[in-house]
Amino acid sequence: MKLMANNLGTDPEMLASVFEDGIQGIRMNYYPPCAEASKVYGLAPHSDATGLTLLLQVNEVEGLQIKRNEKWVPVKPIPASFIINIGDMMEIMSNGEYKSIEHRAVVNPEKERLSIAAFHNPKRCSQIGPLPDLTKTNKALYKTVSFQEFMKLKMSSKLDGKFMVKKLKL
Ligand SMILES: O=C(O)CCC(=O)C(=O)O
Ligand SMILES: [Fe+2]
Repeated sequence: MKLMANNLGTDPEMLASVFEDGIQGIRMNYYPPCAEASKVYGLAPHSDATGLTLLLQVNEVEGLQIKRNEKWVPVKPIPASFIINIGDMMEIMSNGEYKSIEHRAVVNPEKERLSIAAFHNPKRCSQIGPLPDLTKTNKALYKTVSFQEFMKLKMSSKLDGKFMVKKLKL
């Protein structure tokens, strides 16, 4: 977080404090093999609502794909390595300097697949909006909402691309 704040030219302690004692979540995904793999999704296209997500492709079966230049690109599992994904809250707080990554999971016709995602969110009392430092010279590109409001909106929507970023764009 501090490195990211430095890159943004904002106060590292300030950004770190937003995530200190933040809300963390874990999702374990199990994708059984599927003979009709090309016809189904393991997980529909979405960006995570988080600040950052640490993702582990546990049994090293390929399945994660990220969207780059409107194309789906597979991310090969690297043994014992985390993938770090930027989430919507980080995109909004950085006023669009960091972009959340749209991703999906596909299934394999023969092999089961396991992944674990650890979601790192700001603390409950946070406001989710462009950091004040970043809107002194540039205009805010996103609305500011409370963490509660953000999560309520997220939970009431389906996994649908970069829905939250689009919803809060000014
Ligand atoms: O299974 C994967 O590689 C992706 C999991 C994921 O995107 C999620 O749990 O949010
Ligand atoms: Fe995800």
